[in-house]
Amino acid sequence: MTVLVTGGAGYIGSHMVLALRDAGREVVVLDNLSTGFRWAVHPEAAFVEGDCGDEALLGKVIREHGVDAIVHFAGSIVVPDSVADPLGYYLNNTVRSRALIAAAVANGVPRFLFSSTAAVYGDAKESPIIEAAPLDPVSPYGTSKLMTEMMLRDTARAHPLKYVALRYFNVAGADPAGRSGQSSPRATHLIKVATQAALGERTHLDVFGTDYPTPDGTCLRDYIHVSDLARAHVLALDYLAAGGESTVFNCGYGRGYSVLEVIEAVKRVSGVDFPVNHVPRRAGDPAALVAGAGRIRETLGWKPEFDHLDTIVAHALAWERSLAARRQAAE
Ligand SMILES: NC(=O)c1ccc[n+]([C@@H]2O[C@H](COP(=O)([O-])OP(=O)(O)OC[C@H]3O[C@@H](n4cnc5c(N)ncnc54)[C@H](O)[C@@H]3O)[C@@H](O)[C@H]2O)c1
Ligand SMILES: O=c1ccn([C@@H]2O[C@H](COP(=O)(O)OP(=O)(O)O[C@H]3O[C@H](CO)[C@H](O)[C@H](O)[C@H]3O)[C@@H](O)[C@H]2O)c(=O)[nH]1
Repeated sequence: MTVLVTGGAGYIGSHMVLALRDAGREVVVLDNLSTGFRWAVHPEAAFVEGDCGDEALLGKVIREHGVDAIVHFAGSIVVPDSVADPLGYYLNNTVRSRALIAAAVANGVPRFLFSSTAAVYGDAKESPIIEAAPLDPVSPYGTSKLMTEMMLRDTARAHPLKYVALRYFNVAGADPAGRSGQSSPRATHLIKVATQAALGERTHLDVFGTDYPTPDGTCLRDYIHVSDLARAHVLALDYLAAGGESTVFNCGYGRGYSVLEVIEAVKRVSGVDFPVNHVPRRAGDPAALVAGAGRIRETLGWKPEFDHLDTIVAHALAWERSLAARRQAAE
């Protein structure tokens, strides 16, 4: 039987395909390559270029490959873009997810994992944030993901489909063996941008806000290594296959690092003291997002392997170096 990975040419999806192949699973990737890369797809995975909203194509792929589980990463991910183009985000993240869920039901696929986000909590009043915390997204991105969670909840009540929604906190790092990493040139994530500054690909790094109610005045985030996250998904598939009930898991380590602590780590690991400017707050950044991470450990027996900021940074830096070498070779 085969796992269908939508968005498997993207950052997190490509690591999921590695984890599935490492576990000996058959995989078919469906990706429209809007932000992903064909070269990022594992050579042993089947690849279909197409849209996860194309129900006819999905039915064909599910039947031809004998798909018995869907892991749904495909989507649009930039929070400020979702504020500027809400309908585009509701189309790509919500409407197309509906088509994928419908194809799963129509073709009798019994298991479904969904990439959700800590953005569903909005400006959380508590820290750490547990799964039962109020859901009140402050961006169309967060709302588009929460609506998909709700569609899954209601569909699983009406049909023989079981699902797990995984709410990721801040995903970072790269495959320890150097097989994949975050490759998008438009990435805005702190660790990615800081490694680019360390390698001289950016002149400096801006710190967005130093007046937050946190110990050093900068935002706290829970950074989770992408390979630990991928392994959590493999365990979630096993959980559903063993008869586990539909549920939601926070994905984080339960510890927050400030922006300044992350920058120090990148400087320490790279040995480069790049320029850092303190600038005003960026719109929409909550002061602290730290996962209450007990449920996933207890239910899945998930034990992170890379719960160490310097390790996450070292892997991200190694991948950034390999991207630079790839670019040089292409010139
Ligand atoms: N990166 C993070 O920190 C983070 C945090 C929380 C949640 N997530 C979620 O994880 C998932 C993967 O994120 P990522 O960081 O790997 O992003 P990414 O942009 O690298 O990957 C998304 C992939 O989906 C593909 N895609 C987009 N729309 C598609 C469509 N309609 N049909 C088929 N393919 C399509 C893209 O080409 C790309 O390969 C997303 O759903 C995102 O919302 C990411
Ligand atoms: O150049 C930068 C980039 C980021 N930051 C700061 O670093 C922190 C982390 O920012 P990221 O952009 O790396 O990540 P976010 O916390 O904004 O968001 C990420 O995690 C969220 C959940 O926690 C959502 O899932 C979202 O999709 C995903 O991009 C924030 O305080 C941000 O202001 C800077 O100071 N300078």
